[in-house]
Amino acid sequence: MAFLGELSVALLCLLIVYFLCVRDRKRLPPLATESMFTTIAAMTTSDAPWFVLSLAQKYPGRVFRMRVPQWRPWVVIADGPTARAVLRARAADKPSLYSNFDGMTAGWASFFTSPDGPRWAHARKGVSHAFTSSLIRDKLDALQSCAALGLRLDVLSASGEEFDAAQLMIELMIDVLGETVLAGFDFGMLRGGGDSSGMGLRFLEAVEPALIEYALKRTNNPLRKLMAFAIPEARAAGRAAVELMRIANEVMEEFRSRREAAASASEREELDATIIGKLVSNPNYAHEQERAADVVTFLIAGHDTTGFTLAWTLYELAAHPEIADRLAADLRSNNEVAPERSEYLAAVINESMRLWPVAAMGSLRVLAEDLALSDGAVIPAGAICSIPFLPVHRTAPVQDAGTFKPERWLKNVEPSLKENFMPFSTGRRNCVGQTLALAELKRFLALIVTGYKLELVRPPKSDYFLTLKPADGRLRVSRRPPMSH
Ligand code: HEM
Repeated sequence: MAFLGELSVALLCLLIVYFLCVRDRKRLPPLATESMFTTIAAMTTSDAPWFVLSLAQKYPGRVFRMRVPQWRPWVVIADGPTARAVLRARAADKPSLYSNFDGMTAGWASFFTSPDGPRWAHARKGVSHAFTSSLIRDKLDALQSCAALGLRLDVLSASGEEFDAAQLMIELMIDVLGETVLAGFDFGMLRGGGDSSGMGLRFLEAVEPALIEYALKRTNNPLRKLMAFAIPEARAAGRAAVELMRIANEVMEEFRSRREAAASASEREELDATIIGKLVSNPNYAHEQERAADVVTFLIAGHDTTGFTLAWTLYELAAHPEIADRLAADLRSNNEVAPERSEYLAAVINESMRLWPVAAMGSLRVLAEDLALSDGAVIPAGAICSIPFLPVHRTAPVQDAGTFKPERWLKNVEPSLKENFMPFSTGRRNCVGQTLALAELKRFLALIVTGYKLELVRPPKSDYFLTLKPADGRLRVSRRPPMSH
C-alpha cells in the first residue's frame, strides 16, 4: 500500500514537471537537418553565404536554427521584416563573439566591437556629425583621387591591358579614406608621392594576417588564443596588429601637427569638422589607444566594403553593356555634375548591393527578450541571431532574385523589395559610414561610366572572407566616345 502511495506521488511530480517544462515549452524555429559537422565545414569556407542561402530557400518562413558548437540556439533570420525587428529591438546587442576582433587592435576594444554602452555611444556620437551628407559632398568635390583614377584608366585604356577591378578599387579606396576620413592624409596608393607614401601598402600588408587570425581562426577555435605563442602565424598576426595600431598613431600624430601648423582659424575649424578631427578632439576616450583602435576600425570598415561594392558594380555593368550605355547617357545628359541626383545611378547601385552585399553574412545580435514570430514560433532571449544579408536579399518574395535588374528600383518599387534590402544593416548599430560609402560609389561610378566603356574579359568568382569579394575577374577599359547630339 505504502509503495502505491509513493508511486502516485512520483507520478504526480512527473505530471507537474511535464506541465511546467514541456507543455509550456516554446516552439523554436525549425532546426536545419544538416549535421554540425556539415554546417561547420560549410561555414568555414569562402562559400558560406551560398550555403546559408541554400538553407534559407528550404524554409518558407526564412527563419531556422543551425547546428553550431554553441550552447545557445543559433537562429538564422533571412526574412527582412523579422531581421528588422531583431536589429531594431531595444533589448538586442552585439554578442561577445565580436570581441575576438579586438586582437586586430592589439587588444583594445573599438567602437565596432564594443557592446552598447558608454564606450560605443560616445565614439559613435562623436563622429556621426562628420558623416553628414553635405560635409561629405564638400570633401568629395575636392578629391584628388578622382584625377588619379582618371590617369590610371587613361593608361589602361591606351595600353589595352586587362586589370583586376577589385584590386584597383581597393587601392583607390585606401587613398580616398586618407582624403576623407583622415582629412587629406596621403596613403600613396594611386596618388603616390606624399611624405607618407607607402603607408597604404603597410596597412594592406598588415590587415590580412590580422583579419585571418582574429576574425576567422580565433573565432572558430578559441583554444588558439592559449597556444598563440607556439603558432608562427598567430605570432605574425600579433605583430601585424601592433603595426596597424602604429599606423593609426602615426596618422593621428600627422593630423595633430597639420592642425597645429594651420595658417588660419578657419582652416583649423575645417580640420576640426572632419572625422579624424572629431575623433582626436573627443575628450571621452579613456585612453589614446582606444582612439587608435577606432582609427584602425575606420580603415578596415571603410576600404574593402566600398572597394568591392564598386568592383561588383563594374563587373555587372561590363556584363550588361546596355545598362552601362543607358547609365552613361543619363549621367551625361543631365546629371554629370551632380551624380547624386541620378535615379538610374541610385537604382544600379541598389541592385548591385542587393545581389552582392559585401557584408554577405551580415550582423549578429543577441536578444534580451523573447521575440514571437507570426507563425507562433519564438526566438528565445539569449539566442544568437545571425542575419545574413545575401540570403535576405536573394530569397522570395523578392522576384527573380538572382538577376541584375536595376529597373526594379525605378517605379512602383515592391514594398517587399525594400523590406528585404539592408546592405548597411539597420537599427542603432547600422553602418555609420553609409553616407560616405554611397557618395563615393556615386562619384566614382559616374566618373568611370561617363568616361569609359567596360569590357568583361573574365567574370569574377565570389569569394567570402568577412566581405564578399569579386575574386580573379578581369576588365578592360576604352575611352567612351563623346555623346552625339
Ligand atoms: C559599401 C560600403 C559599406 C557597407 C556595405 C557597410 C556595411 C556595414 C554593416 C552591414 C555594418 C553593421 C555590421 C554589424 O552589425 O556587425 C557596418 C558597421 C560599420 N561600418 Fe560600414 N559599410 C560600408 C562602408 C563603411 C565606411 C566607408 C565606413 C567608414 C569609413 C564604415 C564604418 C563602419 C563602422 C565604424 C561600423 C560600426 C558601427 C557601430 O557599431 O556603431 N563602413 N557597416
